[in-house]
Amino acid sequence: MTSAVKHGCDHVFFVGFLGAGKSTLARNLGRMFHRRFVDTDRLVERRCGSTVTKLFEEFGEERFRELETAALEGLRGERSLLVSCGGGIVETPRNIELMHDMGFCVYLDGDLDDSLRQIRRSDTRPDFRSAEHAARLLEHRRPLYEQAADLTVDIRGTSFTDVSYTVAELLLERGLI
Ligand SMILES: Nc1ncnc2c1ncn2[C@@H]1O[C@H](COP(=O)(O)OP(=O)(O)OP(=O)(O)O)[C@@H](O)[C@H]1O
Ligand SMILES: O=C(O)C1=C[C@@H](O)[C@@H](O)[C@H](O)C1
Ligand SMILES: [Mg+2]
Repeated sequence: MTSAVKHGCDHVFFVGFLGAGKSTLARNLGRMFHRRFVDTDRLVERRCGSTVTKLFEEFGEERFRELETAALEGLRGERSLLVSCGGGIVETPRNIELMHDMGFCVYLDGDLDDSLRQIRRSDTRPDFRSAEHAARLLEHRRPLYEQAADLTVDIRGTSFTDVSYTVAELLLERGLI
């Protein structure tokens, strides 16, 4: 048990803009340290038996955000998870509180162009409309990611593999993994 354990929870949350590499990082660290990893978008999909895209289309973003918060709440009973979060998780102030309450939050602070390149093959993303919209969204979200972050990692110009090793080291140093 480390001093970072809060309310019996010791999860590590990864936040950042779309395509930053949150899911890849959680998966890589999970394999390296034999820790379970989950993704909030997949948790919502599993709970609802639907896809994020369909949920946005059928019920709108507001309902999706409620479901996202419910999925986060659902992690209270679990231990030691690596959690990759939906890119918009910080839009809901309660989610920032929940992450602080349940563990440690890492912000992957990346370059917008890298994000856009990394998602270019995804054609079903309700969060992506245009490069201009993405730039505005990142400007709006950066302070929210910073508010959520216990640790900010500058991932500009860094390969997915190097990000995994860097973050592994930073978490090990803090006794969080
Ligand atoms: N090792 C890698 N080398 C190059 N590209 C990769 C690598 N791993 C992932 N990618 C690409 O980068 C994209 C984004 O990575 P990832 O899904 O981990 O980001 P994310 O932050 O979880 O994105 P999302 O906003 O979709 O949840 C992947 O869809 C994939 O196309
Ligand atoms: O950035 C966002 O607003 C989103 C990101 C995705 O992970 C999904 O959570 C959904 O498409 C919304
Ligand atoms: Mg992801």
